[in-house]
Amino acid sequence: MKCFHFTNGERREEEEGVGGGGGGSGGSDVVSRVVSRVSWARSLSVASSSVDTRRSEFDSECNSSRDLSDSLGFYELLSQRRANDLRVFTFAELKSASRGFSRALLIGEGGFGCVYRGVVRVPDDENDGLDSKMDVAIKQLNRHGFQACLFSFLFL
Ligand SMILES: Nc1ncnc2c1ncn2[C@@H]1O[C@H](COP(=O)(O)OP(=O)(O)OP(=O)(O)O)[C@@H](O)[C@H]1O
Repeated sequence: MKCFHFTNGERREEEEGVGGGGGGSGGSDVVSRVVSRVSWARSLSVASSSVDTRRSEFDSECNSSRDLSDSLGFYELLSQRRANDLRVFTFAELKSASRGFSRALLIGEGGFGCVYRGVVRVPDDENDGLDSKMDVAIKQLNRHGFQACLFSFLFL
């Protein structure tokens, strides 16, 4: 199970000042900015149509994962996302990115759900922060079909 896909070797830099950079930060004293678009894509993104009601389900599924050995809960990750420059996608965004979880974009299936090819827009540091498109893998968790994870960039 790869609810969260973290990899080694991310390049980050710390910068002082009021947050206003990519990833939706704002008002923080210290922000961590991901300087590599690839690194950005490797960061965690999670979406749920109903965070509150699904939290316990999500926590129990993800905390059982060996990949998540530090046992961070869903809200803990969300609260840290600014410091890590993580981006949270809405369920609607991931649904749209995969064209409604189209069967035509299905690229695999695991025990926790199907994986779809998708395209998201990401801030591109090499293009003055303007958005560019990135191919990603999106998993729709199969408990009730109302959760989805964008858990890594696409390997094809
Ligand atoms: N980043 C990716 N790029 C391309 N294909 C992917 C990617 N991630 C997953 N897939 C495809 O989706 C399939 C299922 O991946 P997944 O990570 O869900 O497998 P799993 O770890 O066995 O699942 P689970 O943990 O739910 O049992 C993979 O075998 C692969 O074909």
